[in-house]
Amino acid sequence: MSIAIVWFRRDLRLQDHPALVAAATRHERVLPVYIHAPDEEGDWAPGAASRWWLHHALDALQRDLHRHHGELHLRIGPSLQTLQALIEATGAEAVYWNRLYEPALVARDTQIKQTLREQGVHVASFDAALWRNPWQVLTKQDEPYRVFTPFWRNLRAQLGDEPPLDTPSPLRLEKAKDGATLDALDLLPRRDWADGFSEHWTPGEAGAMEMLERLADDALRGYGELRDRPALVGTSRLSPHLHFGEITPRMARAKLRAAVDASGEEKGLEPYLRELGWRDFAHHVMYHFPHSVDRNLDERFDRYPWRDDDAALERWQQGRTGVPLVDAGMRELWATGWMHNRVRMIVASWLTKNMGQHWLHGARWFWDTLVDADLANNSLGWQWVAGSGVDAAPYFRIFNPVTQAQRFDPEGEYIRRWVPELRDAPKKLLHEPWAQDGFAASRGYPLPMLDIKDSRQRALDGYEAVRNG
Ligand SMILES: Cc1cc2nc3c(=O)[nH]c(=O)nc-3n(C[C@H](O)[C@H](O)[C@H](O)COP(=O)(O)OP(=O)(O)OC[C@H]3O[C@@H](n4cnc5c(N)ncnc54)[C@H](O)[C@@H]3O)c2cc1C
Repeated sequence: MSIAIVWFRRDLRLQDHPALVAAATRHERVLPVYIHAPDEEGDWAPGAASRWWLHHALDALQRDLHRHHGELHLRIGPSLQTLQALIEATGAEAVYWNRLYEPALVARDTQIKQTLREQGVHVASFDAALWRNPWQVLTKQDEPYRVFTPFWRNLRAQLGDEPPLDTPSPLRLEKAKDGATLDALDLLPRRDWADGFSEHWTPGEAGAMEMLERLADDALRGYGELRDRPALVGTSRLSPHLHFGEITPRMARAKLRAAVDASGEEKGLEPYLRELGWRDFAHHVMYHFPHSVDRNLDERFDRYPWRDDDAALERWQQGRTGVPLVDAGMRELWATGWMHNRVRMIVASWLTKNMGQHWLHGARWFWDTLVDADLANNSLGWQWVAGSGVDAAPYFRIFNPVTQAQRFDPEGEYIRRWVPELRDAPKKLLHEPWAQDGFAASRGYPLPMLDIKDSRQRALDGYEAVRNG
């Protein structure tokens, strides 16, 4: 009997899963395997919020496979030796997986592929996480892109209407002995910090499809206009589902296309696809410039006079900077494992520019606390805001958290939600509680840790060091 192993990684779904389709089509039985080997992710092993998500996503996939009379065989690493042991134990003749693009994982997978092939095992890897592999979108000179707009133009022109793949049917699943339990992976945090996450999220493919339905039915129409308003559910909130591969860009596009065709309202679709394009772009940058995950892409920033100050960093992490929009964002992150994109830019700008701290301090905190922590998107986001990355915001464009709040949270709903000390503050003080002597203190809210204007000027002075060498 011919058996193929499907090595699940961050593709925790059954639909649009090319490795699963190949295994089910070419072999009599499929053994679904997940190997827990966080050390193989180098310096970027999943953080605490990601591990919370992973636990529940594996549980959901397990339940989905039970419906097909099988199970997800869990093992604790290392990956190569685990696959070899499973091949030996089951007589599997092939191993299939979908590609990942993080530098440490590309190196690992290349080595595993080569070793298994040398041992006579059939190995194949497939594309599903992105719209296109990073090497399939290049300039006319066959170079990687450094600027989003031409990258997107090229990628957009390549996108056809490829339908997602169906779950193979029938799916004949093989079982193996000596698997680990989900609890043995020890993914859940010991303290109760993440307990509230399940009010906001349902990890797994069904949860992803629910979010997508919501977007298709309702949110997409307003996406172009409302996506910058943090108080509203104006974006898809699909980022953790996309990160863990519970849904693919192809699945999202097909569903949204159908909804748009049915309603006759195109609005929202193109802006949404363009955001997904940023995700492909981030992976493109990480793949072609792998050092960008922990070093300034623009090396001139190695000269920037970053300031280390642990106490200040802690105030930022805890949402006690005294700047309402920054604190609201940091508290949303702590409570839900997610933060709105506009607010991510503002808190990142406050940390790197006003506070003058290295973007990696922020990237590390996000890495541990975001349920959608994604090495490509996170590194690109932080370097973009810091000004040290590809296609970065010009350095002198420093977000002013007060004017941003007035523009994007004009009624202060977002601030009132996440900063209870200011819940009943009059509107004119909500964005600047320091404007009236004694007001902030009377509410138990701190004064701003920095003067906005002075700290902006210091950031600009630091930039002179970058420019002049
Ligand atoms: C400092 C900083 C750090 C960030 N860290 C992460 C991270 O670790 N993981 C992450 O997924 N996103 C990150 N982002 C990008 C963005 O904030 C989130 O993808 C977005 O807020 C997720 O919400 P959504 O799914 O509702 O987005 P939507 O607006 O609905 O967008 C749809 C999808 O497009 C992708 N996307 C949107 N914006 C971007 C972007 N700027 N870069 C790359 N992909 C994007 C995401 O996969 C998202 O789910 C970061 C941005 C900044 C400024």
